[in-house]
Parts: sequence; structure tokens; C-alpha cells
Amino acid sequence: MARIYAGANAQLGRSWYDYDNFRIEWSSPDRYEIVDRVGGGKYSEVFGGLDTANSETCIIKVLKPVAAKKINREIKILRNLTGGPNVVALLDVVQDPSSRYHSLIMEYVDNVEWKSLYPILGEVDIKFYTFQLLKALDFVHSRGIMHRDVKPGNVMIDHRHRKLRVIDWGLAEFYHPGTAYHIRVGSRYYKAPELLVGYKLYDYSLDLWSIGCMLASMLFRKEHFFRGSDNNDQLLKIMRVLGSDSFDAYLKTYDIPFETDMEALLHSYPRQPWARFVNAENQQFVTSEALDLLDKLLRYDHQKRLTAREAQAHPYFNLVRLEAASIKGD
Ligand SMILES: CN1CCn2c1nc1c(Br)c(Br)c(Br)c(Br)c12
Ligand code: NA
Repeated sequence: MARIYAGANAQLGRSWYDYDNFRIEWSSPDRYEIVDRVGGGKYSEVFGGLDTANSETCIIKVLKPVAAKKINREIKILRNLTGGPNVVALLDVVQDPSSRYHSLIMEYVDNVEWKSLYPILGEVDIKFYTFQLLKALDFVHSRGIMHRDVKPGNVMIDHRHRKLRVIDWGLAEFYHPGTAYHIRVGSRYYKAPELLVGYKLYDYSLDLWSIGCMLASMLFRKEHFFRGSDNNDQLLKIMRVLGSDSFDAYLKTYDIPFETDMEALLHSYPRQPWARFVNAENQQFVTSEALDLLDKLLRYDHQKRLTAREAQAHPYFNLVRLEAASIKGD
């Protein structure tokens, strides 16, 4: 059971979370022109586009037919969240009458690739962007939604304008207490322990693990902090840092049956102090406040992780809280 916002969807009501009975009015695609391909994946192809009605740049996310069932959920969630701080805005939904393709027209962000961005962020940048990300997720969680795929590739950052937007709500879901969710979600390096041990009764705190991984990347200047070669190795990488004693305690707390064919996962590992990851190159960003926050996010036990709201109140953000809180996120 989530420690916070457990009743959000019950309070917001069925029309808020029931995405099955939800009729979508599709606009004509004629108004939008595809300019260039910016990316894509299993479920979609993503293009930079032009909205000819206002000559604005936009993003055109063309959904592959395989994603049909999930279209309703993604659109419902984007509609529910549009206007929230640092959530990418859904501008339009279009369907090409002749084709089966559906596309989402999204707000454009002049994104700087994570690979190039994380090595140039200064201490204030790290605080600022982490705070903005927490602000977005506290809003999203308060509206009863878990993102479930938080990772650098889904956090667009226009560094010139210090603009951050959380994107790709295709894996997001509504949180209902006591519901068992799929564990094949997220992206490996950012998967929380509950997903890796197959614990299905997870909640919003899933996203806070991923934020902890991103914070560790920025603080320690490492593109992906826990970089496993498969789900078992992912868990091993985590265990080598957090230790095996607290892992065993976690399994016990939630009565999680854990079998593995990976010998290494049965060994015992000491907990590594976070200071161990400080080196000459990153020591300028790493303060005791930063390590304290990180320690409170990267916990096996999801109920012990800070919530996004608690994390925003952490002293680590003292320098940026006033300034960042004032930006409405537009
Ligand atoms: C793969 N890439 C690169 C940039 N970029 C990509 N996918 C994007 C999506 Br979906 C949105 Br919505 C926005 Br906004 C941007 Br920008 C996106
Ligand atoms: Na998106």
C-alpha cells in the first residue's frame, strides 16, 4: 500500500481513471507536417514536426498498430496530466483517415542528449533538474498515476532554457491499492528492486528508485549508475552496493519468495558507503546532503524510500527550492 496518495483515484472518480470507456475525437493530420525523425522504439516512431496553423515546432509521435490497446491509456493519462508542472503537453491527437495510424502531437522540447548533458552539469544544475523532476512526479503521483519508465531518455531537458519535461507515458498506469501490476515495465538500468524480484504489489515509489539512479548518475558522473547486462545482473549490481543483509530483510518484510539460478546472487555482500563512489572528478558535486538524499531514495524497501514530496523538502534542495518552486513549468 502506498504511504501517500493511496486513495487518489478513488477520490478523483471513475471518469478519471477508467480509460476503457473513453471515446477519443481524432483530428485530421493535415495541419501537421513531419520534418525529421528524432527517434522511435517498439511502440512508436517519433518525429520533429511543424504545426502549420501557428508555425510552431512540435513532436509527432506516430503510434504503431501494436500499441492500439494502450493508446487509450496513454491519451487518458496525458489529458489528465497536461498542465501539470514539467509534464510534456499533449497538443492534439490525429488519425490519418486512410491509414490505421494514430499520432500524438506533443509540445516540442529542444532536448540535449543525456550522454552529452550529464557530464557538464554543475552542482546547482543537478539540484535544479532533480527538483524539477521531483515536482513533476509529486504532481503525477498526487493524481493517482505511476510513470513506470523514468529514465534519462524519458526526461527531456532543454538546457539553454532550463526546461525539463517528463515524456513517454505509454507505460504509465493508474495506482489502485492492492492491485498486482506487470513487472516487465521500465528500462533495465532504472528498474526498481521490486520489479527485479517479481513483487507485483508496487506503487508510485517505483518512480523514486529511478530518480535515485538518475541522481547517482549526475552526482558520480556515470552515464548509468547500476548497469546490469540482464535482469539478474541488474539485481547483482544493486546488491553489490546496497549489500545483501538489507536485501534479505526486504524479502522477509514482504514475504517475497526469491529463487534464482544465478550463483552470485546467493553470496553475501557488504553495504558500500556512498562515499566510496566519490572521486577526484566528481567530488565537487558530492556533498553530505547529496549522499543523504541519495541514501534515502535508493532503498530496497519501496515503503522506506522518500516520496517525491518528502524528497523536495530535503535540505539538499535549500539553494534551489525557492527559485525552482516559483517556475510554473511553462
Ligand atoms: C527520441 N527522441 C529525441 C527527442 N525526443 C525523442 N522522443 C521525444 C518525445 Br516522445 C517527445 Br514527447 C519529445 Br517533446 C521529444 Br524532444 C522527444
Ligand atoms: Na510522450
